[in-house]
Amino acid sequence: MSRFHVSITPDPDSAAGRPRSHLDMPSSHNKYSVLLPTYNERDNLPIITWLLAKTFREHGLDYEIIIIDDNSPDGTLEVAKQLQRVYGENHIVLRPRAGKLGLGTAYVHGIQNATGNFIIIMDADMSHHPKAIPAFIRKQKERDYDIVTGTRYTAGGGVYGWDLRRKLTSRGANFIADLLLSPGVSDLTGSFRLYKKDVLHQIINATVSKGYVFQMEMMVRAKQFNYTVAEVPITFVDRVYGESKLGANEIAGYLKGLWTLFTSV
Ligand SMILES: Nc1nc2c(ncn2[C@@H]2O[C@H](COP(=O)(O)OP(=O)(O)O[C@H]3O[C@H](CO)[C@@H](O)[C@H](O)[C@@H]3O)[C@@H](O)[C@H]2O)c(=O)[nH]1
Ligand SMILES: [Mg+2]
Repeated sequence: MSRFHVSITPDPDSAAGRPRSHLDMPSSHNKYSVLLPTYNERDNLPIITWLLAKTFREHGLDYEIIIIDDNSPDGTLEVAKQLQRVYGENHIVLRPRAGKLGLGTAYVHGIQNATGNFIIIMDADMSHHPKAIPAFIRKQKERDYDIVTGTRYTAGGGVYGWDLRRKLTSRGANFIADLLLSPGVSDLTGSFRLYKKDVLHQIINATVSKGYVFQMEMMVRAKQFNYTVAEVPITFVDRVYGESKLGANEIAGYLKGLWTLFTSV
């Protein structure tokens, strides 16, 4: 029987009334490394950092935030350095790169020095809210899942603030990947995910994509390796500050990557 198993939690906030400390496991020695890729996120970074620190602190969880900035012209790295002074080098780790080298390779770069046994991948622009993280962790513990992925496209999830064109792009990207590759996950292009570090390492080593298509390929590889994947509904709210970096190049890269996977996997 395949170990690939998808389970859906009806409501990510349903656990809100439970005991807070260590997410019900007082003796837990888990550490969570959050990978935050940034490109021109100067205005968002302090807010997301504050909310992440608050979430982990309130639940008594050990964490680090790894910021992978690609030499953003808006001075994001300077802001990150200030945050490091405030929160400490044990909580904020800087892994800058010389230029904009793409989202997929940013994760590969970020994971290299991660000290947590779990890795959380999310956007830095507040579209992924840190308050959902406890639901990811609880879900992971339910059956010791290898991966927990946030989904916008199931009951309880959703997208707010996108225009029709962007909604169709996202739905289309998911539909065509599901049609061709059937990885069995309802949101293939979303990037709010929790991985066991060893699992992420193995999947990353097998992954060839460099840009946004990376997220989708990761789920295809997870299926290939028979890892267990659980889903948690999330609400994606479009950014307030700054702009999306998803352009025509990324869409073309997605289609190319999809075709490569279809013909090789
Ligand atoms: N370091 C680095 N960071 C990057 C790069 N490109 C984007 N980022 C960062 O990656 C995060 C997501 O980028 P956005 O530009 O905000 O993406 P979006 O349009 O909101 O993307 C949504 O759709 C994507 C494709 O479906 C999803 O992958 C993403 O999670 C989200 O749902 C942000 O923190 C952004 O700063 C890059 O080349 N380098
Ligand atoms: Mg965004």
